[in-house]
Amino acid sequence: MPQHQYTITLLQVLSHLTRIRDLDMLELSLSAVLQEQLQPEQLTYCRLLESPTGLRVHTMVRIDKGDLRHFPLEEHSRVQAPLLGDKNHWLMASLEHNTRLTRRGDGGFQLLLALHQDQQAIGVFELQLLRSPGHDLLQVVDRMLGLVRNHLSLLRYAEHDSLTGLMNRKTFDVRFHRMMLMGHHTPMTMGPTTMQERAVSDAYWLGVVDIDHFKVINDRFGHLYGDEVLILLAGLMRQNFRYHDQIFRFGGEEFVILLGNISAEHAQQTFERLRWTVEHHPFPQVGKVTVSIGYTRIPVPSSASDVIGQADRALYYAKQHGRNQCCNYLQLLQDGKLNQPDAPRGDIELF
Ligand SMILES: Nc1nc2c(ncn2[C@@H]2O[C@H](COP(=O)(O)OP(=O)(O)OP(=O)(O)O)[C@@H](O)[C@H]2O)c(=O)[nH]1
Repeated sequence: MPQHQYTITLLQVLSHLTRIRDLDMLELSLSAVLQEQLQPEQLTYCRLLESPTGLRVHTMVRIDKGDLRHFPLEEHSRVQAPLLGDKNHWLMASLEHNTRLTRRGDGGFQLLLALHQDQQAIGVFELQLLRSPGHDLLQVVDRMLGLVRNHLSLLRYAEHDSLTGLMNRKTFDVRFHRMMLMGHHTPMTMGPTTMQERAVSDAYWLGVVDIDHFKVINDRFGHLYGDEVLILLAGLMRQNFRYHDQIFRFGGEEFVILLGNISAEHAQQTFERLRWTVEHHPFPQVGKVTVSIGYTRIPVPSSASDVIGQADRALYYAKQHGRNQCCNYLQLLQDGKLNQPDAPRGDIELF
């Protein structure tokens, strides 16, 4: 293909990709673009995820002989992604070089392309090719990924809270909406093992975490120490939850968690573990900090405002009854500690 034709293709692709405002969608579209431009026999995209035990490798996209399968994180809450280690040395090698083309023993080629956000590798594409793509096309792909990297940094800035680095309210709306669209089971995007492993009783959960007497912390120690408490709490939450659970800061000292597919018992244990961890963590200067947590099951379909409203009612109950505790909205209803709400309206709004 002549050079100017590559340039036109590159501009067209970039104008499409930079319109995307969601990381999952961007990875999916990039996979489709690479498939179209390089025509590999097989393409795999792995996201690298930080977890308390180290970097994990989660396969997000696989295209096999033109057949595309997407594995969103939310769908994999019961299957632990493997740690980055010796088994994926090929992946580690690609992190050192942005683009790496090697010849396979059978005469074909393996192309590794690292995807970066804010100087940090967040994922790797692995393409199995019958023949070498050629220098010009490889350069175009390399430039495209360089520009996508800039776009990803802007995307990160727009999706996250600048103080804690957690996702912001706007991102919550997008994620919740997507969770509703996916429903509790999407056979198209799920492997058979995941379908079998999923227990019938499992569900998604939403928790609202609120620091107790935060105003007193600010008043006594100053806003800088208050901010420090927020940052440390965000770190404790990251350690407490699994890498596929989603943590948001809604502003102020209110945090919202979306827990993947687990039973009521596990949801209670998970939120209770966070409450305990915070209570026993020595916060520099401030000392002891506690949180109250209200949580509820997320029915599908449901509206974000209804579900948050339920978790908020459970949180309010926890605050009214001594703070430093976790309350399950449905349990409070069942025990007669909260009144049943009015019957739901017929229409469902997703935002
Ligand atoms: N340091 C700091 N403080 C904040 C931030 N956002 C909100 N706040 C403060 O958080 C405090 C929240 O106070 P309240 O809503 O009265 O709640 P509380 O004192 O935590 O009391 P309870 O929730 O009833 O236990 C206020 O003093 C806000 O000024 C922030 O980004 N940084």
